[in-house]
Amino acid sequence: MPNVLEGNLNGAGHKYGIVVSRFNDFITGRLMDGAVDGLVRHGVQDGDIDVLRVPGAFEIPMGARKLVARNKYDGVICLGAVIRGATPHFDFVAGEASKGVGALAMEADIPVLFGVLTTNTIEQAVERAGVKSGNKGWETAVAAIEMVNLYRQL
Ligand SMILES: Nc1c(NC[C@H](O)[C@H](O)[C@H](O)CO)[nH]c(=O)[nH]c1=O
Ligand SMILES: CC(=O)[C@@H](O)COP(=O)(O)O
Repeated sequence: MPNVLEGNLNGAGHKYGIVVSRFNDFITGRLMDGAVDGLVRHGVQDGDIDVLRVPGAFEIPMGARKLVARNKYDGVICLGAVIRGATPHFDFVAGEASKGVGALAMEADIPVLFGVLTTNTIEQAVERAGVKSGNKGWETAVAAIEMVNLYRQL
């Protein structure tokens, strides 16, 4: 039998930092509500969750890096919504957000999770913020709990 290492979904005693961008707040606010709900439903205390607001998705990696540097959290959750417009701007903002969070995640000793929507339309974003296709904030929060518990075994 192989030794399988897998994190469970019990968040009791965990501390989380959430960085959430304000741009497209009507979406990111729902992602944040979903993330907090996902954490609390899995045993995380409200008071063990700190939220850092940044202007846009481009600033998410900067905020997340500062949260990691506080050495206070078991995991950091990044939430944002980049919605395609008429120009190539989308590619740069979404690209830097994912590259920045990815690079940080590889360096940090704690899990850093990516809950940034990158959608072609507002409708796609709405659907992923609690309407039709679940809530990506909630999903990212639950994935964070699993990863924290996995890291504890490694
Ligand atoms: N267009 C979107 C942005 N743009 C703003 C940038 O993220 C950034 O705040 C600005 O360029 C200053 O550095 N941000 C989003 O989160 N979502 C977008 O759709
Ligand atoms: C994702 C974006 O940056 C977007 O909101 C910008 O829209 P546009 O390309 O129409 O300026």
